[in-house]
Amino acid sequence: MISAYTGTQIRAAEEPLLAAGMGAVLMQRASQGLANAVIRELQARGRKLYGASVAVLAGKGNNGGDGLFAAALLAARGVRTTAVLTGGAAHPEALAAFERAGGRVHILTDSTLNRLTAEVARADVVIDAVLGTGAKGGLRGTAAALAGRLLYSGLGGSLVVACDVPSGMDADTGEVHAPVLSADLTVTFGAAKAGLLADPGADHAGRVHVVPIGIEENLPWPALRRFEAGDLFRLLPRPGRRSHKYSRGVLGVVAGSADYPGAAVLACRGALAAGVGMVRYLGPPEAAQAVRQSCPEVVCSASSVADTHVQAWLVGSGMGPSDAEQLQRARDAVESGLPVIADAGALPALPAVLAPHVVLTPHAGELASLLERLRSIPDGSAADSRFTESPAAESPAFGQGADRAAVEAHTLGAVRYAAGLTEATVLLKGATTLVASPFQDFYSQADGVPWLASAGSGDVLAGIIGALLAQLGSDVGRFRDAGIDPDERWAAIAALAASLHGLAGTTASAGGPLTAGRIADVLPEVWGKVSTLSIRLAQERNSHPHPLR
Ligand SMILES: NC(=O)C1=CN([C@@H]2O[C@H](COP(=O)(O)OP(=O)(O)OC[C@H]3O[C@@H](n4cnc5c(N)ncnc54)[C@H](O)[C@@H]3O)[C@@H](O)[C@H]2O)[C@@H](O)CC1
Ligand SMILES: [K+]
Repeated sequence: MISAYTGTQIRAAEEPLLAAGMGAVLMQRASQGLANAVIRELQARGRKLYGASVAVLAGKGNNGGDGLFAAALLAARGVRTTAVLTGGAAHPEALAAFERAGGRVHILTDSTLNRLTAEVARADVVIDAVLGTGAKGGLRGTAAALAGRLLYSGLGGSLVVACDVPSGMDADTGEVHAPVLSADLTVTFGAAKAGLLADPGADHAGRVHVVPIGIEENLPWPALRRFEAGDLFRLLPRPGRRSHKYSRGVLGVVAGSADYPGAAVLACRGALAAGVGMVRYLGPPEAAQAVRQSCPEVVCSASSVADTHVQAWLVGSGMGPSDAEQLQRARDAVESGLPVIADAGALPALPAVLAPHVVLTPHAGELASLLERLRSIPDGSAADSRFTESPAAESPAFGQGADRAAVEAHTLGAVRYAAGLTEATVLLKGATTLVASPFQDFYSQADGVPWLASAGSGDVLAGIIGALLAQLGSDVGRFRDAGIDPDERWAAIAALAASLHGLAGTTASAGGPLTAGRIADVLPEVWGKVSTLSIRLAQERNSHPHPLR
């Protein structure tokens, strides 16, 4: 599991060490880690250090200090190093170390902008150390002009390494203030920053490498976590020797309509592929017919929710506002008190205030509509004061009404806000999938590929979530043993499903296009591989303990 923290949390964790006079030590650890990462990148490209060139863009704060100290270490190894001071001044000790090591220093001004842009664009590696966790807003003035020109010129193949965070990305929220140099690699200090694992920040972060600097013991509960293969192995269900189809979990599916029978089929296929013992489908004859044809394993009927015995419900995929009977079933499923995954057409039809065992799965547009709907409800009925006092609630992006663009620009805040208002678990689909529990836990999964953005992909995800809710919803001990608060297991289940969906999509794509049905086709194989891979990783980790986790 990867844990990520807001920049604010990281700074608070550094405080006691700074108070103890260890600021310089922390900076040495950070800059050594950054220099090592640059050396590894050059070596991986078959470059000798001697003669390679590195340009560091250094701001006047500690982030620039880290960049200059790292460049000094690189200069001492024979790398040609150039520093461009973007704020006119620089961390004094770091600048002195850099000059002592033989680095060349330039001050960025309007008159040096053209020349320095060309020089930076020629470097093998550009270290972006203008702004870090202490930044307010984005690059300004000539620093913004330099970044804008470098982006325009395409950087001529230079490798961009962000120091701690890409400058202009908010470490707390992942919001991005353009222009931001998109990094190939972000070397981040102490722990991953939440903004690096959420869009749009993740768009600019590239690979993220964490350098421990000794603050780990002071870190609070993470702002965000990400499951890895070992977590999937530990948390995914496995049937026991005496299991039978009912004990393995039965999922009720209320999805599809006469207009969209395919959504019902894909949701059922996703659920079947994710190990559920049985699927019971309720819906109109056109959709039931399509389900029967594609999935003979599914038991179809037109009965009511009350008369259908299941452990969890999936509602909403492929349903529209005119599907009155299906929407009533969706509301009945929520009323039943069983775990529910509510997708697409069900989202506008459910009560404003729900419960953590209801998992809402909007995409950005649907989340914007949901927030708009909740905002229009008279004060007090939808909003819990604990959440309306959160920074997200005060954010201008949501105060004046949310649209899709506002959600996409503030994903962490939007998901957290929606979970707070609805008291449900909210999963926002996207390149990075975010899941917020209405309490504290927050997950970010990015296991997929862009080809997953295809029609029906979300229906399969709904099926996978439903299958895991049916299998794991009552297994409180499994989550407690894994250090997950059982009351927040719904978010963990949704994140596990998002991870499986992403991994299956990556396999189904194999570098090329995919169709949604293929995600379900390859899922059992991916599930099997996760198990074997995890065993191997655990064995490797025991023989070579990993320094970063
Ligand atoms: N606090 C610590 O103990 C450690 C901090 N480290 C580094 O220090 C960074 C944080 O350093 P700082 O707090 O000095 O802050 P930053 O280096 O992020 O930048 C803030 C500096 O830039 C100015 N500034 C803020 N917003 C600006 C903007 N939009 N445009 C131009 N200038 C702006 C501020 O006045 C300040 O001088 C971290 O990201 C990390 O790289 C590491 O060295 C590890 C230890
Ligand atoms: K930076």
